[in-house]
Amino acid sequence: MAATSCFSPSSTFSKLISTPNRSSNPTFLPLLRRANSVSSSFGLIPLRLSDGSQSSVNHIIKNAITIDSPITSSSKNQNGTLSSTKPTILVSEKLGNAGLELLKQFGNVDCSYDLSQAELCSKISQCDALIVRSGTKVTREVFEAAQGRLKVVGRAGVGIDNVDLQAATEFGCLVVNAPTANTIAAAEHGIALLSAMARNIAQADASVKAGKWQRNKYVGVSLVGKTIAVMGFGKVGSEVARRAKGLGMHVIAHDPYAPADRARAIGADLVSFEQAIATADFISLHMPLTPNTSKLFNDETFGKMKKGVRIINVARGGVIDEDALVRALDSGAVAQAALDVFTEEPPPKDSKLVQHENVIVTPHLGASTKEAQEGVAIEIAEAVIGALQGELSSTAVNAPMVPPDVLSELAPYVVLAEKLGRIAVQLVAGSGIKSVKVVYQTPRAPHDLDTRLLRAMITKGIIEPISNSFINLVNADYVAKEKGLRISEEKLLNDSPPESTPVHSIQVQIANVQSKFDSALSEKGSEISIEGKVKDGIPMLTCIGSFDVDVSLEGNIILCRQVDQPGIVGRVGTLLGERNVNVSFMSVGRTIQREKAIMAIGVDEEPDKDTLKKIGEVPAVEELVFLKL
Ligand SMILES: NC(=O)c1ccc[n+]([C@@H]2O[C@H](COP(=O)([O-])OP(=O)(O)OC[C@H]3O[C@@H](n4cnc5c(N)ncnc54)[C@H](O)[C@@H]3O)[C@@H](O)[C@H]2O)c1
Ligand SMILES: O=C(O)[C@H](O)COP(=O)(O)O
Repeated sequence: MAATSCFSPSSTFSKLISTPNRSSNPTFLPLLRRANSVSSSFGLIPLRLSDGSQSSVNHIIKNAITIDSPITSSSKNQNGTLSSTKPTILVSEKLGNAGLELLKQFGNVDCSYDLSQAELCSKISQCDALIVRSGTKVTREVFEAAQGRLKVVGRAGVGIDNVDLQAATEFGCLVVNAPTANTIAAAEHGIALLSAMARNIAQADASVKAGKWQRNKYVGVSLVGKTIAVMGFGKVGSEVARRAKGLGMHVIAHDPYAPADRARAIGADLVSFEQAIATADFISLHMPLTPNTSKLFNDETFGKMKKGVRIINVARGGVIDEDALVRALDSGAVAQAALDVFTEEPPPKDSKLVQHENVIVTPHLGASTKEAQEGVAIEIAEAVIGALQGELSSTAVNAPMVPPDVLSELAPYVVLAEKLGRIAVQLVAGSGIKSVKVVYQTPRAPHDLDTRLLRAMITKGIIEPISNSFINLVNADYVAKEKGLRISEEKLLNDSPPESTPVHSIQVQIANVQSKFDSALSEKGSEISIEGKVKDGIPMLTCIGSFDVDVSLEGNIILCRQVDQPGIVGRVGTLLGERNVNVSFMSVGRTIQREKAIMAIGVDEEPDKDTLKKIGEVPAVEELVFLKL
């Protein structure tokens, strides 16, 4: 659907309450999990459930958003014993043993290396998670082939340029990486290449092995006192800078986003791009491959460099225009290059760049130390397992980060938010929903209340009952936009003490629609308006239109508006009882005594249409609606 199109719930009752078939498509709530402090941030905050039991925040939030089945579920097999359905994790490139062991304890691990794209696409619909390194191209085609089952892609390393993040987001698939464990390995490889290039180690080694003794040919250049420009002063770049300082080099760095104090602490000068390339004797590349950095090093930029500059690349091949580099090497503008990464990997056998006598190469070995590979494997295994369990890794690259403390305090409101969304959409009759306004009453200053999670849950509640989309924190905003649904938020200051609760109430308003339950319209009559609160840890519906109610949001609810008079509760209860529909609670809210009242009836079973019709025919009942929560 185009972004400008209108979001149209079906007018039919049954369609409004139906949920898409997601049996092969269980979603998860990505929650934040700090590396190395796995669940320590969770599980400590007990919440009272409506049945009086207690649960952890983690449990509550996961249940609040899990759609059909948890990813690890139990079911009875033919002989009646319980069997566990473990998630399937496809590992498509070599991963360290420690990580594999962790994965095997949690799921079924399929290590299938060197898959063709077609093989990957055919396997992926059987997999809940995919773990890759830089060699697997996780394209849109892969997400399409997954048919909604793939919930997380784990990149066992830093660069995620081989994963189509846009497609992942559209399909609600979380992408996590392992950004820290190979930093030192990559930096050490950069320094190894720098030294090897400066002293012609690779060429001299080949020459000796070929039976030659060419001491005059392989005279090198010294590093001490030379200027090295570190392009991209992130994790690897700053470690390279630190090591280059140790070699007695003058270190300058260019990075539009790096804080100057980090550079200062290492003794590097942050300079402009032009200054860096114009003054450096060595240029070491450490930026990610993005549309902005693609072929950043080209004929023009090589032309601005100091003649005879030496280039090291352990970042991504695509940041260099490789044909331009060959020209620069041929002309002597660039004296030497040391490359670990290539635009195409492996590069073509006849690559002029690889074969160039002034170029030394390694086959993308930057991260390949035993230590780094074990570290990366553990880092990614933990992130993927966490994601499959409903947590969001702190290394998620396509989902907003919600800090653990924010998560803890918002946990009960997550349930409330989704249910309010579900109720609001079921109150709409016929025409399309274009805009939803959410009003949070909060004792906090607006910037102190992070509502992204709540907004995502309201969106989920609104969209899921009436479409095939499934929503999670990863794709909520994207799907809403795609469906032409505008969600605006307002935070109103409430005078309850700030420490008591982060959110006093949440109101969901849907404007410019007709309601199938007129009493849900606000006093002005222009919008459907419902409000909820969390009371003692339990999500409650507290207001419908202009009626105050106090309804626990569980099971299914029949809402009736009637003329307030004795006997109605009994009559409706009898009708339900006769049809074996169990009532879990009843609550009546009225405006003025003996005038209009709203009765909310919690029911365990879904009453059939005839039962609802009979309730509607009870004298004094003016309108009713059945809501599935
Ligand atoms: N060869 C290997 O095996 C290997 C191993 C690890 C990392 N890498 C690659 O090294 C690169 C850096 O990794 P990292 O872990 O340091 O990532 P990082 O995110 O910590 O650092 C990247 C830095 O590049 C900066 N940057 C972005 N655009 C820039 C631009 N136009 N000009 C200058 N700087 C820019 C960012 O601000 C950031 O500080 C990535 O491309 C990664 O994929 C390669
Ligand atoms: O981005 C990275 O982490 C490195 O390029 C390592 O890639 P690899 O996992 O394929 O060795």
